[in-house]
Amino acid sequence: MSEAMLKLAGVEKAYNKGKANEVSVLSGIDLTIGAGEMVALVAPSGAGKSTLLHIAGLLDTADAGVVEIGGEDMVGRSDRRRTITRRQEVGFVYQFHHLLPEFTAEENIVLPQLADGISRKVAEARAAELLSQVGIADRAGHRPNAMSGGEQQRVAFCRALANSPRLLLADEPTGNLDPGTSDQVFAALMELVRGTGLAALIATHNLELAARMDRVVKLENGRIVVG
Ligand SMILES: Nc1ncnc2c1ncn2[C@@H]1O[C@H](COP(=O)(O)OP(=O)(O)OP(=O)(O)O)[C@@H](O)[C@H]1O
Repeated sequence: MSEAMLKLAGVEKAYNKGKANEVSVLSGIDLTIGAGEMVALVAPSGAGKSTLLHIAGLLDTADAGVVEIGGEDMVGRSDRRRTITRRQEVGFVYQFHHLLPEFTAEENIVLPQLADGISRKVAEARAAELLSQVGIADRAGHRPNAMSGGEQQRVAFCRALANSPRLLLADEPTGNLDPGTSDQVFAALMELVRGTGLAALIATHNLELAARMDRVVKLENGRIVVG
């Protein structure tokens, strides 16, 4: 495999740990994703998919195990260090776009770049390039509520990739769209990811979409099994 961008080994997570209502969700997750690799994560509802994505994306911490991003051990790092790595290395896409409603498509892609110290000129050029790659350059000046669900989600992909992360984590990124739109939008996401060589872990219930990725893994009983 090429350079490991995400490595999880022996990752465990329980909620309400040590209490009577303890829920063990992850009980020894082993998963490595290389640069340029797209992996589908298939899991029954409630299996712990969001928990896994949050730990991989440094939004939550594991109770035990190894979490490495780009070869860097993230366990025990300070919140500040984890936030920096998350902002520089990880892009997130959710089922619902979470775009800022009062800003245009372009501004939604520009703002996270400005927050990272990128100049407005460079950020705008990057936004234009990304919007064009997903086929909606002509929607740059539209606010989210003036766009279709599929267009909104394309903008969310562009925003996730705006800071050129090396790891993309997506939680049902087309789960909110009708099947035809979902296929098209998913194809746009795959093309975008392929063009960058980043590592991607994409949770989906759609087995046809999952089969288009390089590898399918299943989350069952707190562990990863090969699809
Ligand atoms: N903060 C919490 N406190 C207690 N239990 C929790 C908490 N968050 C999640 N859980 C439980 O952990 C389990 C896994 O939750 P998670 O959200 O990771 O599942 P999921 O696979 O993403 O589900 P879905 O596909 O339905 O979104 C569920 O049983 C859930 O009820």
